[in-house]
Amino acid sequence: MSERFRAGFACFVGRPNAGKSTLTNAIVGQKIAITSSRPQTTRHVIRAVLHRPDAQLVLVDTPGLHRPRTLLGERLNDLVRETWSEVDVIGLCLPADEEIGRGDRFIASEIKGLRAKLVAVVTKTDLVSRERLAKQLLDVSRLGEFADIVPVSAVAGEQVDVLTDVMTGHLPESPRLYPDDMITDEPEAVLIAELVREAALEGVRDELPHSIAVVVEEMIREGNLTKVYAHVYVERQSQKAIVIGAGASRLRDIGTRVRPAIEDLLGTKVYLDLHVRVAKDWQRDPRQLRKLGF
Ligand SMILES: Nc1nc2c(ncn2[C@@H]2O[C@H](COP(=O)(O)OP(=O)(O)OP(=O)(O)O)[C@@H](O)[C@H]2O)c(=O)[nH]1
Repeated sequence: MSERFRAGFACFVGRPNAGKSTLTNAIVGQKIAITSSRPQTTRHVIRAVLHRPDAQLVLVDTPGLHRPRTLLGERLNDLVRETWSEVDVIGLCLPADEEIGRGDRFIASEIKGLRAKLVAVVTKTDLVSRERLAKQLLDVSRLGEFADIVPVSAVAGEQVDVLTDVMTGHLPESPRLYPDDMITDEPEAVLIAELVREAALEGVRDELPHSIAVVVEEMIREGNLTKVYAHVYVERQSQKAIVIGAGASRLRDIGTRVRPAIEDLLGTKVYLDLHVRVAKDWQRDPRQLRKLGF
């Protein structure tokens, strides 16, 4: 085995719900990317860094590629393609418990011919029998030219170490890219905005699938307390009423649910001030999009 240090970038791709965020978290052993049982919650590029004695693996989390219906959709797709062209390894995630479908074939053809090494990752292996898994591995091998195919269960913690060995093995020899103690280079404000957005979407996803954006306007540290002022943007007055709830009950619940996670992240007590505002058609307005960080 080579004694040389390796370092580089990798990302996971795959259709919505393929298990990309959960896998990222299992690899770095900490909740960084936002996971949910619903598609397309990951919007920002969030890097997580895995530090090993022999390698440094920088994971870049991308949103899913989808048919662009709005300006936001187009920007997201550009962002995804830009990321793909910059990484050393791409892990194509294919859930073990679902047939390979059109969406998978589309993504497999999109990542073909890039500079990156392609690794097929068969996720959620805890959900299927060994026979089913064997068949899935065979089907996956027919999907494209992969440097490796690795079955893994992020939830059961099976084969996660094998996957990281395989991925770091494909990185170029390089000195460390980031300091040893860094796990993510996202500003805390973006992570907090994602956490608030996730909490705000809870229970109303069907009504407001892509209509909520969150911006952290201000964070003030006062000793062991951080005051966080955030705006929750919706597109219409009617949506504002939904998010706030009767007698502001929903808004209070959002705060109660998300505060512990923010306290964990910052390591201080948190006072959270949430303000719901209407930004009409923010998904279609370039100025609003820029303001909201897209
Ligand atoms: N049983 C099982 N469930 C898993 C595993 N990995 C992920 N899941 C579940 O699958 C769902 C989707 O996982 P995510 O990690 O959010 O999927 P994603 O690909 O990041 O989804 P998007 O952000 O929508 O693209 C969640 O409910 C996870 O709990 C696994 O190894 N085993």
